[in-house]
Amino acid sequence: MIGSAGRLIEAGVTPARWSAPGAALRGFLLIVALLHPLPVPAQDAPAPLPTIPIDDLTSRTLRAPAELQVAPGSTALDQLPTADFRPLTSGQANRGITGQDHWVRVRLSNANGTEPQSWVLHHETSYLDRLTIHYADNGGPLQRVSLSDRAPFEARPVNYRTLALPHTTPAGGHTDLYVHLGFDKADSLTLNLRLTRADLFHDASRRENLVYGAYFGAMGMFLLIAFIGSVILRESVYLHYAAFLGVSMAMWAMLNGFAYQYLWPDSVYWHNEGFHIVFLLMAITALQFSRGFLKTPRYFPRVNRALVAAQWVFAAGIVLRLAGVYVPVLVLSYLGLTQLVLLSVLGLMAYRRGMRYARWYSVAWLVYGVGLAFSVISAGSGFLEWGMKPLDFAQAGGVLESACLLIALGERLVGWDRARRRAIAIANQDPLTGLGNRRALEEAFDRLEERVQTTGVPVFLAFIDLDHFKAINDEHGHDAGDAVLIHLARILRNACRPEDICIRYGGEELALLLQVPHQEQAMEVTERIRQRFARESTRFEGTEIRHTLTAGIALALARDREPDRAEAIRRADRALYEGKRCGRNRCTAHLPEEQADAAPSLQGEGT
Ligand SMILES: Nc1nc2c(ncn2[C@@H]2O[C@H](COP(=O)(O)OP(=O)(O)OP(=O)(O)O)[C@@H](O)[C@H]2O)c(=O)[nH]1
Repeated sequence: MIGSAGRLIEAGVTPARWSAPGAALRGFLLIVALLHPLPVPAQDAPAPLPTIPIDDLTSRTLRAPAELQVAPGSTALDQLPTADFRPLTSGQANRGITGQDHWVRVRLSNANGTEPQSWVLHHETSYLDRLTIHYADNGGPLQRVSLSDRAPFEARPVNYRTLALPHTTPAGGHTDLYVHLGFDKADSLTLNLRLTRADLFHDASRRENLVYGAYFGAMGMFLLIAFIGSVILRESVYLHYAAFLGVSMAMWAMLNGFAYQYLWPDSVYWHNEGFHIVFLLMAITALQFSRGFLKTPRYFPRVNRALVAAQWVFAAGIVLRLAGVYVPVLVLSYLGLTQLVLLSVLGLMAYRRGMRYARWYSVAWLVYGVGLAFSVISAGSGFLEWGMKPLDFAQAGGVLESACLLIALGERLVGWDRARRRAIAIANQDPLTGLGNRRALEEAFDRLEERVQTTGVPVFLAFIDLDHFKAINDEHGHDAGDAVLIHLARILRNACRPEDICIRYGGEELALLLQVPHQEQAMEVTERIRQRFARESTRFEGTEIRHTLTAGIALALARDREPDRAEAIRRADRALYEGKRCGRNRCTAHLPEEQADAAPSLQGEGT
């Protein structure tokens, strides 16, 4: 190519001259055409270079009047003047997967500019094997700069994540550009050559770094949360999510060109060959995460088998790529990335099977799909300028998707916590009366112990036992006995404050934990219950069952930690026994030994 350009310059054929057809010849042909009715044969004369004024340049994508020529093979520079160039429209810009050579030509005119115009010509996507720019100022000899992402990063004239060339067009002059783009191996090519005023280019580059930095910051935070989750919860699904995030970040770092700029500037191999491997890794980790998250082996065994098979196919793709196979792996990797959208359907299926948290999972893949669709539509329709912008949509979709997946993981955890609490509540509940059981009493003691220490208000324990309950069972049947217990539980609940603890201690024995400043108040509550239970008989299958209860009350928790728990239970039990002994249907408070000796512990005698 250098040879062609050299020959061209030696022969004095500069691009400016190709664009200046002979006016005399044109005039002659016009006269012949007017005089002669026969059609004029096609001209081989070089077309004038299309011109874009750049004297008030900010930033623009090179489009028509810039022209494009697609060559089936390679076109030499000296063939360009007569080559078949067409306007480079947005619709023409996305070339799909191609191995063809592409030329773009244009004249940048600073004819009206009183100052030289410095600009940077850069390609929007980071993956481009060859970007050769031939340029000439004011019709001078053509210069050539070869940029390639197959060269080490430091060989670039500008420290920028994509291929870029800085240049200055003289005041009142112009620069002719012949840009040659292509891949050594076929890949998806976009013709987004962007021309930006030099000072704006550096500002834009700083802004881009901020935006992409925010992306990597957010993803890094998700990754950290996932990693901490995996350590704390010891659940592989968090690790798989972390792996998926890590691979996504690597993929976008590569697509954006940051990986080559900052991570592996010397590794030409990875910058070029790593793309499809990372695409496939992303598909593999996404499926691995999905299988664990939705428990597909258990709930969707057939789907699970398909997912495992897909993972193996993608893994085989990686091996093939490492072995040098290209096009089939390229297609497979694109297929893998686009098919991930289908995971939203799997999420929906899981949601319909009762996995509430699967809805966020489903939304996540839908968002991913929307980002992807945006890219594909803009690539195919010219609806948006193709280049990094649609890719940015896909990337934004990716970060939103990752956030949704994190929410899904959180919701799954909350669901588990709810289920765990429900299980604990069930384990602590008496199924007949709905009151807490003996386990709940132990927990209540623990809770109240703390409250007593902070508030200083003591807690009293009341043991409540039905009188002659055996007789009720014997006379009316066991179900009637159950109805009586349920009736008593309802009275207990109604008489107590929400913070009081009502327990079925066992059999026909119930317990209350009341945090009140004085024993008399505990007695009052228990006495109210006793009276009401004696007053309100239980109706069972048309029969009125009359009943009474006996209660024993003792101090259970005090700030000085006296008595201990077992002693408190013993004391309440002793008071209850005392009540039974004295004729039942009464509330009896436990009194300290010295008072007990002096006075009977009987209180609130039955009515
Ligand atoms: N229906 C019913 N009866 C129960 C339940 N749990 C224990 N019982 C009965 O409660 C009765 C308790 O009888 P006892 O311990 O002799 O006491 P009591 O008849 O109430 O006599 P005192 O306590 O001395 O007044 C037994 O017949 C048990 O079968 C239950 O869940 N439902």
